[in-house]
Amino acid sequence: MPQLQSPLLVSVAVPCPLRRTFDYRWPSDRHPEPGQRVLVPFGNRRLVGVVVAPCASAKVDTDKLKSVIEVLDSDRPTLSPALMELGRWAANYYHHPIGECLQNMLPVRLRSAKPPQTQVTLYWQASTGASVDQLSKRAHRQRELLATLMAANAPLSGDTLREAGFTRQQLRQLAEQNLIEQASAPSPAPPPPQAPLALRDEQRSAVEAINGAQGFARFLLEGVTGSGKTEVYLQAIAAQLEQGKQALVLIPEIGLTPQTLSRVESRFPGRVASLHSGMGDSERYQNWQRAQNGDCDIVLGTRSAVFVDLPRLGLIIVDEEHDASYKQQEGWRYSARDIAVKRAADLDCPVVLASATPSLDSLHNANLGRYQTLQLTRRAAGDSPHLTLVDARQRPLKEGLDEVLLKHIADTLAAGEQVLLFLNRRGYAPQLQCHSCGWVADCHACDARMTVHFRQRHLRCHHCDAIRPLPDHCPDCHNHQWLFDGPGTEKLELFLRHHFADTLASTEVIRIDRDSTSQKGSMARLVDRVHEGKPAILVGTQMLAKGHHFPDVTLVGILDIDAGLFSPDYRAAERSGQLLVQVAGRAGRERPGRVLIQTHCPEHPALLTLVQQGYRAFASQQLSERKLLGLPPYAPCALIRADAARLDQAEAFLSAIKTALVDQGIGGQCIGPLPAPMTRRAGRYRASLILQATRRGELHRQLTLACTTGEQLKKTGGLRWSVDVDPIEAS
Ligand SMILES: Nc1ncnc2c1ncn2[C@@H]1O[C@H](COP(=O)(O)OP(=O)(O)OP(=O)(O)O)[C@@H](O)[C@H]1O
Ligand SMILES: [Zn+2]
Repeated sequence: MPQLQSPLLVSVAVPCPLRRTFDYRWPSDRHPEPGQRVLVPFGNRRLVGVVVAPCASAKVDTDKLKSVIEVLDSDRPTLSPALMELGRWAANYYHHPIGECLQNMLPVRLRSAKPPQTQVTLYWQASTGASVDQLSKRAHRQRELLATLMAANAPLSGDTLREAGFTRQQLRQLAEQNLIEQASAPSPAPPPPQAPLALRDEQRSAVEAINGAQGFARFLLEGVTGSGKTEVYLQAIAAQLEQGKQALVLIPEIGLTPQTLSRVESRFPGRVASLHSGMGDSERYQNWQRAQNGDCDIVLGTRSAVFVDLPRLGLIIVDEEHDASYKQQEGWRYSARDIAVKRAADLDCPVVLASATPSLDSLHNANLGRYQTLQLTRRAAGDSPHLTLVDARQRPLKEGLDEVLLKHIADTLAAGEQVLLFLNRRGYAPQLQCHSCGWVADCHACDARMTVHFRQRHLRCHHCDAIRPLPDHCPDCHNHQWLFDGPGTEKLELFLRHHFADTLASTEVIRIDRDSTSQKGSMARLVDRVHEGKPAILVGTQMLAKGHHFPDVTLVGILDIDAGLFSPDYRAAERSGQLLVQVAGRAGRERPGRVLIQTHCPEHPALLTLVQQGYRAFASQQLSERKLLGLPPYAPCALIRADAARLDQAEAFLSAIKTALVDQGIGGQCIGPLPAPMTRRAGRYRASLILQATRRGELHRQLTLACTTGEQLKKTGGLRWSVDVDPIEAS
């Protein structure tokens, strides 16, 4: 290593809200490398930043520059050159401060300066030739410990021994006498891999197309629910692994797809590292390291796994690519799906976006010829379920259920099969109202009603999570009679238990929503109960909609799709359509199934198209409407959000940005400031500015100016602001 001429300077991306890097003096005689983590002084704090580049000259007098306190990566940089490039691109694309972007790309363990304390579990075994007789007769516990280790047929962990009542000191004493020694963890031999399925024609063409790709290629794997998309990508992955490459599989929130995880693991035993939000930071970090060291062949993970370093990456899969969980909804609002495509382009490898209900964005890209569509038009086993609308207008409803639907439920249960009822509203009832004076329980911090949670006897705001006890009388008129308007999954569950109690003693009612699955492992337990296959009614929210394969569900009832069709947000129709098709797709996966959609708008054109002609026709209709109105994906769009203690403070900030754009004559449209659909949330007032352009370049110019202006503007009322490029929701 050549001796450096001091002072050498580096520019560092520091996690702070400014869209720039900061220069520091370099403290070491080893060359700085981009991607290295460093501890730097920043104001009166010390922060972990990432070296972006050595810099030739500083913007200020070198003597005034502070020095990097410590170089945290001693051997190789945490972020590889490829990831640094991706981070830089993404910071520009999303107009987000690069320091925060790079920090987001690191595993949580590496975001602080403390060296990650990986808990190494020690394993012990008896040394060869050791004998209990070598110990004094009075050392009872030591003799027992040695005997235990000699009797075990594999090394035992310190934890196991401590649970058996032995102490650290006893272990140390035996080790000092060379009677026992440390051993490596016994690794269970992975089970034999499950054999691949014989592919159907459409599946084979899809696998061949992916495997035949030379370099960067984008595929949209569009297959109806249950058509075997997973099998297609499993076999495409197998081909990559044979060539010594690695694969990255992105999936929506893991709690929703335990089956995908186990399917990938059983096909490639011992070769998969998973990364998801249900894991602790330390486990995540270990798997992240396995991937970076090339010790695993497949990474299966949720959104942030798109940033995992995989030195031999040869294929990226984004499963359920339409899923909203790929877009981060706070801080840096990136889309993991879109970053996955960019990453594949950088690496010159294929990327597969898979879905039964592709997003309008991806369909648009396919229409433009950017994506090659691979279609699976038929289910792998059996036929797709039949969809029927149930016109609920002016019909007697029992807790929101039409008699027709109740009759079908009863018949299905009597046939020994399972029913899935979809209601995308958890809790007992969406509002609590006084029967006497009409008082309604509102959230004190949001423009929203409190939801009734009966079992916990409380009211909860689903927007800020505020909780209040369920009042026993009305605070205004002291009346005791309540109206619980509208259904929620909890009310539906209680009603069904009551309604079917006499007729079918063996029927189970299983509720799957965020409340019933809040404990670790509870989702898996509920899903296991479904798989027992007894007659059952599954009641749930969108958690039930995705990725599940319940062989005994033959009837799906959809209770609450109308709201999405009439939402003021133009994206809501797309989401409702996807949700409906996904939920419907849970019916009849192994035997004939049907889907009943209860609605008060049976003549709604979008709903009719969806039911009569399917998702593709529905999506084409939505795309034509968007084109006519000049909305995304035909015109790129971004939102600038601001929130403050008062609405006028948020609006004034956004107006100032708008003025700057208008003054500079920057093209594109700027709409607003508009109060957010839910203006007050968690005590803060929110507004936004919509930027729209005909071309990306134009939008970028708008955003660049908007951001420079925003950073310089004075902020009152604790104003916070953020940029959302390609937003998926208006609020
Ligand atoms: N070639 C095949 N032969 C037999 N069975 C198959 C084949 N391909 C897939 N299957 C089976 O069909 C079922 C549905 O497959 P899979 O879950 O992969 O579909 P999918 O398209 O991913 O569904 P969804 O979009 O609903 O999640 C699974 O039980 C799978 O084992
Ligand atoms: Zn609230």
